[in-house]
Amino acid sequence: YDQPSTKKLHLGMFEIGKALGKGKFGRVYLAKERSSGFICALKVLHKSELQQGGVQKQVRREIEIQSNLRHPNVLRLFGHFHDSKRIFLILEFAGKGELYKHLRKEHRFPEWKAAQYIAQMAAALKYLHKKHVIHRDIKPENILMGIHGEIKISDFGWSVHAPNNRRQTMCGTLDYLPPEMLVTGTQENFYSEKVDLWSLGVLTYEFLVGEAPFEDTPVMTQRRIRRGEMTIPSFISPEARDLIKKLLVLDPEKRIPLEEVQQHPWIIKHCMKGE
Ligand SMILES: Cn1ncc2ncnc(NCCc3cnc(NC(=O)Nc4cccc(C(F)(F)F)c4)s3)c21
Repeated sequence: YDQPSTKKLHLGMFEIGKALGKGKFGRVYLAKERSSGFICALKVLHKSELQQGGVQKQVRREIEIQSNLRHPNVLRLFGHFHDSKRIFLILEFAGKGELYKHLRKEHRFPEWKAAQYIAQMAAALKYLHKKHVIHRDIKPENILMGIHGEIKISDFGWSVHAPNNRRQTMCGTLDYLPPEMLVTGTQENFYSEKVDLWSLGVLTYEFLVGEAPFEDTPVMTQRRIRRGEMTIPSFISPEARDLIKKLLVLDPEKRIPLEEVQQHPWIIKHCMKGE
């Protein structure tokens, strides 16, 4: 597939199909680029809402960061354009939609499936971190699935270049926040790519258990995250338990690196090539 011609992108170039979902800041539609027949997903963002949310610069950063990313487990952002009221993101279409819907339907994933997803996430995060990009918002809602069941990290609206001590008011669930990002007094806390390792641990737990490890009321969730207070159910295999405990470590420097995640016995056991 070659890039759409460099001539000016505009809405008329696309035939708009069904709505694929709606986020906090706009809807996403299936779309076909008329001249090439290329199928994509078109996310429509209303400038007024972005202004109200004070997030315009984040969208610009997302476009800048994601346009340079090429990895099978990272959703492509092919381009963008805008009219007087809206910004349009031209995204790769993920044929099997949102991973969290599959997770909710199945309640939890069998260990072989969870391990394959975590292996793909580790490969994607390794790629991002090599480019000094921290995603910062790894959670089931931000993971999509391609037609072959491969997973794709998406929505880089909260991603930044490392290292970064910018504190953003995070909206949405606290479940995935690492302790170092929770407001801890006044000292300026720098955080690094290691925040994505914590979230990978939370994701592994949620894939296997069907709920997040620190899920509770907002106040209690923050307290349990800060103290690393979680229990791993007995039906979780010792290998999976070992990986979760090596990722959900309060001290960011002590979380196991992505290379070790990829070589972990739980991953190796379920992801032998050709299995
Ligand atoms: C549901 N679905 N099913 C199939 C499918 N295929 C592709 N895409 C889908 N959905 C869209 C997934 C997204 C990818 N990138 C996004 N980016 C974003 O939404 N950015 C963004 C917006 C507003 C505000 C901010 C900010 F600044 F506040 F952070 C950032 S959303 C699909």
